[in-house]
Amino acid sequence: MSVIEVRHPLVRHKLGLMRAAEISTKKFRELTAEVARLLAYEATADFPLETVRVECWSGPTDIEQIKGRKVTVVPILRAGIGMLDGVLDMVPNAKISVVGLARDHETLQPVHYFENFVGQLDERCALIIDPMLATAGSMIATVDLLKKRGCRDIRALVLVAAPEGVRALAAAHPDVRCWTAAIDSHLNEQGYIIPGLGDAGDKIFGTK
Ligand SMILES: O=P(O)(O)OC[C@H]1O[C@H](OP(=O)(O)OP(=O)(O)O)[C@H](O)[C@@H]1O
Ligand SMILES: O=c1cc[nH]c(=O)[nH]1
Ligand SMILES: [Mg+2]
Repeated sequence: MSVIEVRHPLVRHKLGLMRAAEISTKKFRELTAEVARLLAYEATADFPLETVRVECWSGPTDIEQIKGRKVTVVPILRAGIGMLDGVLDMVPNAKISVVGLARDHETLQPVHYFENFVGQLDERCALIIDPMLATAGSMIATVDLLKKRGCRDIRALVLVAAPEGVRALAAAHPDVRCWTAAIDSHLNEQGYIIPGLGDAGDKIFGTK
């Protein structure tokens, strides 16, 4: 299964709060960061550990630490920025790469307008962040860009996914795992997820 719906009660509760029609920008931003933090926790659960010996207060002691893991967090502009602080709380040493994509409202195809990747992508785990996986066009385009630069360990974190997007991402990139707080019902004719969250970028940036 390449899309993993996180069933943790905290995730389900917080995502439920985000669905309120009259939610304030402040509350939506706070909950976006909180759910992002929990998704990052889940998505990093298989990071390998190594044992090292340190000088503890009581003498030499073996401790575990994450083994040589280079991470880049990849927010998809704009809305992905809303998840960035939450994910960085969990992986504070990660480098940040940025991809700018905006969906054309008529065709629903992603239009590429910016990219800035950190180096050594072939050695890094990439955590792509974007609140919404609708048709998955934006996510697939971002994975394409990362793979072209040699990145092999690519993971995605989204708040809400549509079944259409889940299928499209699995077909295009079966090796990419995606953690989501919810797989919703369907896309409407305008390509919005139902019930969804509405326009996540507008809600995070206050541009409704
Ligand atoms: O799965 P898809 O069909 O590609 O749709 C999802 C994309 O649409 C939204 O961004 P949008 O294009 O609205 O840009 P914004 O973040 O600047 O608002 C969302 O944040 C995703 O990036
Ligand atoms: O439901 C959706 C689909 C795409 N982008 C959003 O912000 N919301
Ligand atoms: Mg938007």
